[in-house]
Amino acid sequence: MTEQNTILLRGASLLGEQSADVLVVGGVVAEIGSPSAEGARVVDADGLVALPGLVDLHTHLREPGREDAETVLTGSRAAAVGGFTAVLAMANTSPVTDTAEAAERVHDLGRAAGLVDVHPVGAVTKGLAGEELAELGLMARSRARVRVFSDDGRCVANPRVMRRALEYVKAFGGVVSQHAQDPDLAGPQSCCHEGELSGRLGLPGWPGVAEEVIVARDVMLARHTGSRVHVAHASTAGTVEVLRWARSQGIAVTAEVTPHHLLLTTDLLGDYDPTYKVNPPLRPAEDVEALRAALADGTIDAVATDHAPHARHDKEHAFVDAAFGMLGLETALPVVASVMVETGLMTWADVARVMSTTPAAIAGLEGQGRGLEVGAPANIVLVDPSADVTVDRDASVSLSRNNPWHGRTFGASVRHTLLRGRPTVLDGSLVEGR
Ligand SMILES: NC(=O)N[C@@H](CC(=O)O)C(=O)O
Repeated sequence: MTEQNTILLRGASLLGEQSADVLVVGGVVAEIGSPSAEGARVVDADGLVALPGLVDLHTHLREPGREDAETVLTGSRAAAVGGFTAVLAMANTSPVTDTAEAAERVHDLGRAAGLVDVHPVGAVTKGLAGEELAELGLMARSRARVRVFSDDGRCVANPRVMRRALEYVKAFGGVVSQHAQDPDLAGPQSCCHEGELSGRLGLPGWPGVAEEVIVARDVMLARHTGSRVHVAHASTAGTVEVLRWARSQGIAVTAEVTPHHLLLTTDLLGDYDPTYKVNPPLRPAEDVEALRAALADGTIDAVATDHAPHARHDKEHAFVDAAFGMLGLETALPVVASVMVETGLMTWADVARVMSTTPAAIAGLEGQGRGLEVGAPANIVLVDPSADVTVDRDASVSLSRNNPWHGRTFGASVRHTLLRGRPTVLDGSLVEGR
């Protein structure tokens, strides 16, 4: 054994429970317990919680097309710093990821960056136009092995197109991730939650029901087709009710919630700060409560960041004109720890489920989500559960600065990230180069 390919994580608390040493040899978890450290590089993990590397079902990496906002490399850096070992890169790039070649390009850029597994999401429809199905089968069979399809940023509004997409992806175990938002109920000018505050601020709002009617329609289409639908960024209590019913019927629906919808509320819009402009919009406290409860009881399966970097010249505008979206990769774990763990709603084992194991299963990623099992690829994150860290948007490794958490203090932080046994982050800092 050489120090190069042998690492001993000493004294980590596995899933926040018993402490043990984890020996990683050649990128694989070789032994858990009290293995010999001989010849190994030792990482002191005393007081740290070990989780399987995080998996993000919903990331915008902006390459190709908007490399001024993020690239596959800079987004991969943000992911690694956030404790992720795999991300799914949304298709709303320019050009759109709607062909096998486009998917392979993103996949290859991810490989070249080498900090996190980058899995391209394929568009459901050509050019995200909502009309003609994209090359779903070719993307699935490509080197990129696409399994998740989404027109995210836009809803697949036409029920006939959605039905066909669900039927198509069933053949290869794929899933359609739907940006649930009825385009007629949520008009083109809508830019925040429709309610008393939007009226007072004079901002065109969109109602929660615009999301809920699509979720309701799609669970019926999933039942009809026997295929799998995934609800991207669930944001309302009504969506949770529909999901609960669908589960009780055994329908194959899964759902994600973002860290920002678990903590931030529509009240933040009082100053018209476009940092808080996001799609779906921040909702009232009642929705936030319902989303937390649904994540805790398993009605919502996963946390996904919807990391949506934007260049200053797209974001720093009057509220109605600014781009939708906020950063999320670097701060997801601290936010979830503060909202769900520090409140007693969830354990660290639950965090591993909703941020790693279940998202890996939804996306069909075999080597992810089980980094603490002997014989599995050592995709592992080590978290300091009693940190005291204040977010500074200028310290971000992302290219963008639209960070809604700037100035907030969190009690947990990512210390080390291992991708197949190779440290990508040590003591909170990136380790680049293989
Ligand atoms: N979530 C966001 O607010 N923005 C997303 C796409 C979208 O509009 O959903 C983006 O690509 O910027």
